[in-house]
Amino acid sequence: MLRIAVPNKGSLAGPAAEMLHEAGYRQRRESKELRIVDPANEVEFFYLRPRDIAIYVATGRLDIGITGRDLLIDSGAGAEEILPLGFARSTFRYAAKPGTVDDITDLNGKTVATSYEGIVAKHLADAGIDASIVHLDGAVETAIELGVAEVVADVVETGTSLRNAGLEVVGEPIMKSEAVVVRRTGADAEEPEVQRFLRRLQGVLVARTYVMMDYDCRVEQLEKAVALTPGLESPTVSPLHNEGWVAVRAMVPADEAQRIMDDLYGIGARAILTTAIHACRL
Ligand SMILES: Nc1ncnc2c1ncn2[C@@H]1O[C@H](COP(=O)(O)OP(=O)(O)OP(=O)(O)O)[C@@H](O)[C@H]1O
Ligand SMILES: O=P(O)(O)OC[C@H]1O[C@H](OP(=O)(O)OP(=O)(O)O)[C@H](O)[C@@H]1O
Ligand SMILES: [Mg+2]
Repeated sequence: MLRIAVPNKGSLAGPAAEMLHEAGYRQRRESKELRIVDPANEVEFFYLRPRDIAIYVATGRLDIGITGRDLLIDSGAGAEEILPLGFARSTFRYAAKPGTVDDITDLNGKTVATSYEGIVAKHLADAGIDASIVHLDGAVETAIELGVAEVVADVVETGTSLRNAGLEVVGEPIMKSEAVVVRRTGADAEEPEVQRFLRRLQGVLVARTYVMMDYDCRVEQLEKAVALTPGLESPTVSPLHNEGWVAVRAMVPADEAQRIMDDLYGIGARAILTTAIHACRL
């Protein structure tokens, strides 16, 4: 039975549970449940703090975990990313009061407040900067106002928290993060149970990002049409009862579907429709 660590709280918990549910796995009904078994799918889920997940997975006692790339790197645990999941996207950046820090080199001699000490210590060391770090649990943006630090290093998504604290970003992002599946470094990722779990999640990712497109077009236009909708392997082309026409079916990226429909219409395709994909195995 595959043992999987899932975030129990915070930004990752809701979307992770939703993705697992869409992949057909049983999820807990109540936020106090710490572990559940899904016997039909031969998996057991452990609900853990997102920050601890890479540490558990690194021990090998849990086979797989879902956490943030930033949390994985910050932990320094012996676990590696095996699949990015496309949610909880964020950047990790330095920020300070306007006019106090122009670029990274100005961090020399300053104090940086952060919840991600591992990432910041390494970044400063790699850049050859001598700064002190104050570890705070959260709401680090307030640390500057309260005189605990001159600079913060924190997760930035919309930038609203920084703006509300009267701060602006300094330098380029230290890293980009999103939710990821992690596995103990060096463990066999080819294991059939692990591969089946990854295929299910990939199926959800594809169902979220692609739609199925169907249309009819004249045989003379087929090559142009197929160039617009190449599909993943190659589109399905079937004859229509009306001679000289074919029906075409291909998966297209959901965010390009409307533009592709316009282009297909422009070359004479008709009866163009898209349908949602509910589940998929590539
Ligand atoms: N506003 C946000 N938008 C997108 N991702 C975020 C946001 N805040 C945190 N994350 C991501 O969530 C993960 C952190 O999860 P964690 O549960 O530790 O903190 P949190 O979501 O801030 O919750 P809390 O601080 O309330 O415990 C990281 O991968 C981080 O990049
Ligand atoms: O750029 P934004 O869209 O504002 O998002 C980023 C903020 O979201 C998270 O905070 P959270 O609400 O989890 O509080 P925390 O700082 O206590 O973790 C993160 O720590 C940032 O503060
Ligand atoms: Mg937070």
